[in-house]
Amino acid sequence: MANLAASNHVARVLSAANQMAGVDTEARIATSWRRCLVSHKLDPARRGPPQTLTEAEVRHIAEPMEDLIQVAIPELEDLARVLRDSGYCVNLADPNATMLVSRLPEGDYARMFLEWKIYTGSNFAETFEGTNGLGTALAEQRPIIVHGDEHFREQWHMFTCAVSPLFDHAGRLAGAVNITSCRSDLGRGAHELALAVTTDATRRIERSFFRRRYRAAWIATLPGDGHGMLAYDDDRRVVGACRTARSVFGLTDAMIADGIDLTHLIQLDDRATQAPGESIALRRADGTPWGRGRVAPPVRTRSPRPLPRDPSMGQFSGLHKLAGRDPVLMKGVKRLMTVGNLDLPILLHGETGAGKDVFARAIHAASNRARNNYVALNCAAMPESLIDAELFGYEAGAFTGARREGSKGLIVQASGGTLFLDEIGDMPLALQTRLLRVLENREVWPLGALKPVPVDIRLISATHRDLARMAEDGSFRSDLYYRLRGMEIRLPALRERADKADVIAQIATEEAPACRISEAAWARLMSYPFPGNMRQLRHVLRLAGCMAEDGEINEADLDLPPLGGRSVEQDQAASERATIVEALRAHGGRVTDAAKALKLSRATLYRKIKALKIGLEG
Ligand SMILES: Nc1ncnc2c1ncn2[C@@H]1O[C@H](COP(=O)(O)OP(=O)(O)OP(=O)(O)O)[C@@H](O)[C@H]1O
Repeated sequence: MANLAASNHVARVLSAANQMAGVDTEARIATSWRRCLVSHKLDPARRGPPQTLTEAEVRHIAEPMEDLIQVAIPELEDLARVLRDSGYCVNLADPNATMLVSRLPEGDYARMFLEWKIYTGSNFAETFEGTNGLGTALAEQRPIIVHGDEHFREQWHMFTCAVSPLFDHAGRLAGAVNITSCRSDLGRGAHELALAVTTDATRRIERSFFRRRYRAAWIATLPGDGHGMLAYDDDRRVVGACRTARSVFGLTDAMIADGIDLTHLIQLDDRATQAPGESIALRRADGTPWGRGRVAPPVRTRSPRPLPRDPSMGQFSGLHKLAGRDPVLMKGVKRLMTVGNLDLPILLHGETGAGKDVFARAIHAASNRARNNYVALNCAAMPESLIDAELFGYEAGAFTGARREGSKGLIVQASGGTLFLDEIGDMPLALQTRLLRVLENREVWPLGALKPVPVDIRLISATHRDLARMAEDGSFRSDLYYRLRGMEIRLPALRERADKADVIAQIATEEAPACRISEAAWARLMSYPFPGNMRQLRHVLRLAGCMAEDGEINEADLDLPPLGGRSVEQDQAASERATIVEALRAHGGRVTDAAKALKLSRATLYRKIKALKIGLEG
């Protein structure tokens, strides 16, 4: 094998792989090391970043997994919250170990993950990266911890990963939930605890996904830890079974496709149908008692009142659906309809989670560009250098680390279609200038290119910031601001929506289809201000649907953090203030470094420091 530096680690890997005595590496790690050497022909001393896909490539992989990702996101966010103080990043990956969703911890830890490319788009397949949490858990299809020097490649020794594979409604491997920490002071015990929490979250994702997939069927939850689920129709023919149920009953796809009779697997008395959701005694097919289970009915009722039909809706029906009965949104959609297919740039304004991305997609779908690409970039989620390369593209060999074949960039990919720039207020000033030039000249200069590439894009941008004020105080280019807002549409916060009840009923139908909502829980949902808007509502109802014991969501099932009597705006400002103070403290008061860590421009951070009355020492 070429290029084997004579490090201790390399010697250990070779010894373990050759099964030499005195090597204390756990057998399962040694097995994986052997696989890496013998089957994958990898070099443990090789250094270099993981393979990273472009945003368009990630989207291509993620699209067919959209339903699963939607179910997983609230759980990932919860997991990230629970593990935040331990500096873990949380990822959802596809079955080939490409990270599709990432939640980074705050401050310096986040920088480590960005630096080492442990984020969305990176691939950690064992066949390329060697033994590592994600790749090895997927290769072996079981939960695993890969701690420090158990990694095959020496360069990953500062990390520990705990990973739980994820299985879909038909028991197939659908991906994995990964958590990675770079804290050397955390022992194996702490990581084991974190793995248990991760595995629990993964099982909850699987259960919610199963319920969502079979929402039109009866669902029986088997005795035990609640992981076994069977879906069946009104004639008691099995239509679906999760991985656990398949293994308990030895069910195959063919048996399910043939509609095997439920009575061949379990016996249900009439009480199950008469009192759905209640804990009931289940019997095995031969009549012997088994334990307590549950049966949830199909979702057929309680659809929200239908929207009034408007014969002129046509291509705009998606937007009308989103607007519901809210007068502010209905007016916005009406204005959009009057401009029809004009390629007017649109600026969406709304709080986090209010549905800006969803709305932008609906505008694209209603436009005559709908057959072409919809390309989205979140400017707040990436460091400046990455936005630059992602957006404007680069020629082959334009900079160190660039892909050999160069990159077209998102603007060129969106040509003929729509480019959605989320959190445009966080776009660094230098990039604002480049974007303005693209909009004015309708051409883009990829980094290192000798000539420009003509482009034809419709731009939709979105922000939760006060761009007008930023344009006034110089933290956002005013000429760009006026170019972006061909039409400005405000998306009201959920608490401001006149049709809040309809929205809650609709999302409850989607997220907790098998549940009723008690009166007290309904009153609480109606009065809660939801600072995280639609995203938070979805999250709360999804969780409540899993927690509900008897098919009814009660107040206690609602995870609604108290807001301390302050207004939502005050609450958001307080949390933003705390984040900035912490970043400044972590960087010894250096604004440039803190701005970098917070992924804000320096000017934006100074503006916030002033607005939030944060004192700068020294
Ligand atoms: N009108 C709607 N009805 C139902 N669900 C919605 C609606 N709008 C948004 N959502 C849901 O809310 C979540 C957040 O939506 P989206 O990403 O569009 O918000 P956003 O305003 O772009 O958030 P951020 O600014 O934080 O990126 C998604 O899960 C989406 O499915």
